[in-house]
Amino acid sequence: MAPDNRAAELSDERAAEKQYAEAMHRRADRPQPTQGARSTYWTGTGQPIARRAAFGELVGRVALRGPEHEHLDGASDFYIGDCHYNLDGVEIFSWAAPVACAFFRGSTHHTLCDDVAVIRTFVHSGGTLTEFHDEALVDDPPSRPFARRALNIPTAPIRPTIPRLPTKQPPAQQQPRTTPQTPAPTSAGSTAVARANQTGAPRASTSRAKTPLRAESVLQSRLAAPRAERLTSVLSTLQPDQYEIVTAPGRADLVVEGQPGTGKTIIAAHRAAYLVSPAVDTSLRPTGSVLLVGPSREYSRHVEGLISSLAPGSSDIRVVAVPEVLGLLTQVNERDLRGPTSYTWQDVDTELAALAGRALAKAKRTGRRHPNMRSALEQVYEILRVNGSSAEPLTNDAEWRHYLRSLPRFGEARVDRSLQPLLASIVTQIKLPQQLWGIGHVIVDEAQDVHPLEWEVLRRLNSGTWTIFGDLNQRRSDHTVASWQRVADYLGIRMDSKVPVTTLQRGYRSTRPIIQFANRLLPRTERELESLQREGPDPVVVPTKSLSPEAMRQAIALLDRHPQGTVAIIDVEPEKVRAETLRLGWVADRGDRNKWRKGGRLLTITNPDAARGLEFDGVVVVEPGAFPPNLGRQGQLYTALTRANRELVVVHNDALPDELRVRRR
Ligand SMILES: Nc1ncnc2c1ncn2[C@@H]1O[C@H](COP(=O)(O)OP(=O)(O)OP(=O)(O)O)[C@@H](O)[C@H]1O
Repeated sequence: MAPDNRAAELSDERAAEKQYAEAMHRRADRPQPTQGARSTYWTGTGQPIARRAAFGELVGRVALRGPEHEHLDGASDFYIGDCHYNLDGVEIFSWAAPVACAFFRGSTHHTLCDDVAVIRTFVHSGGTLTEFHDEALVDDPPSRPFARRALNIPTAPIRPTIPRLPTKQPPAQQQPRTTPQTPAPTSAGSTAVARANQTGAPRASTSRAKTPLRAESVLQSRLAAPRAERLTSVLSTLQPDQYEIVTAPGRADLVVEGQPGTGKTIIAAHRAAYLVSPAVDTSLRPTGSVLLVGPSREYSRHVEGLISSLAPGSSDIRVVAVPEVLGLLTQVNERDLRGPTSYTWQDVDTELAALAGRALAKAKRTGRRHPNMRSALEQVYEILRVNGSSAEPLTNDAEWRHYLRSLPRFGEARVDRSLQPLLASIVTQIKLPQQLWGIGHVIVDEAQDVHPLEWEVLRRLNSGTWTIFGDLNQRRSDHTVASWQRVADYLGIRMDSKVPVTTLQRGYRSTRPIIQFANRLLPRTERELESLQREGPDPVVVPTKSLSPEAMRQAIALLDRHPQGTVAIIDVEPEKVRAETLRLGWVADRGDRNKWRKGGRLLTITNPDAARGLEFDGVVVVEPGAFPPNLGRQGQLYTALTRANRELVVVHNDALPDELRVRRR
């Protein structure tokens, strides 16, 4: 396309977006009786809160081979945006509407998919539409696939050189025609995501064969760009395989695994927003609210902005960390808890829930009335602690009798971190707090770190279906579950023979050299991961006698090299580095000792636990030999090394783990 025409088209697209955004703002200011919150579960007040309209950002545009009458009233193109709007006769469809599969591709099918000639992907920077990228799906795309809207300046007809996108997989069976506002049926091609069908029956287990990438050049430049502090929407570059998982029916269960940086969190967040979108047919939405469960408050902060940009103002979606769920139930503040998450496997074993059930039955027989939940919880816990009574013990198993005898009194137990799953499990059996009523779908991210008894607690909260995301190689405790089959068993996920597990195979985050370095910690058979960022500096290993000063020196050098990006130091004992940081004049954020600032720069100093699910352009990992292994594997260290997007530095004084002992500088 001639540069003049391109500039004119870009300004036309910007004008369209401005008009759309203004319309969305006007819509937000109007009372919208039909768009009110569907539930009042999490408004806290019991009153519905008004749903705010979307921000009005355009994701992309689709040009058909010619005019289309059934859905587009004779137009030959349409936009994909936050939500539906008709812009001077050109349709903008929500990214969550069935027709959006014509833009995102994959194997789902809408009747308009057959007529797509060109797909346009928009690039935004700092909230402004800065670029677009066209891809043709046909060999002879129209000379001007997209009609000019605002300005009608005639341009000389020229043959555009639009890169050709590989055609998407044809559906295995042709699906019936659908309208843009009704859900598109999914197809079961050989590369389809393993998902349960719409009646809830799962398909066989499968690994995802690699589907072609779309908007690859936009994707690549986005991945190489500095990381923001929090996750942002990737709708414009969402890939066909990701789109399929995002849009899988909400009344079916899904398990998705993938190595670090394969987009699990991104898919989880987009899926949560999809499942509450009004553009999705109610028969495909869960019958209740959606809970997105992550591992930590840091994770919640990492994804919350993304959720509110994709599902603005929705009261049907909530992001919580597992410890927050437990705290909601036990009414204990996380800050007041002491000790590790578990001392023995019994602390987090589901048998405790069964024993608690028996203790509760016994408590009910006493007929005692309780003024509040805390008093009821104390009674059940104390019955459990003394194993019922000698005449009627809760268990005769020697191991469990011994365990119950070792439990502390209720006052101490309340603030013991390892006993929170047990106390929370008791509460779920007595009565769920109102804030946790009506959940119809739970999405669990970093699921490899959820303990069996925590699964049991989550199971009692959820009256509907599940989407589970995780990476068993990143397990950090011997007491978590070692297979997805076990997780499915705990949750009662229906299956024919095996759990349907979808495996993601593309690495979006770390460069190939970083992934190759970290993957040395894995068994050879599990090292297969295609890094989309193929080039990047090799990880640097620095032996040193003064760990904290060296870690800071390396972190400052990384900040120099990534002035727009993010840098973190990950240390099993971060207090020592924090002391050094303080000595160098850095200041911690109020209430968050992970964030340190000096001269307008931000440095994250954190332990491996709080780093889960996060990412940074540069990462310094301190003393890898000090990271505790679990069951002979290096889950915590593996997670820490793979937080790096562009550069990884390892500083150490003690011996390195054997697998990492090479390439010193
Ligand atoms: N389609 C996409 N377009 C642009 N960026 C993407 C896309 N998919 C994933 N990413 C980016 O890749 C990075 C890694 O994704 P994400 O955090 O979801 O991976 P993950 O599998 O959850 O990793 P981990 O298990 O290590 O926490 C993020 O910065 C995310 O924005």
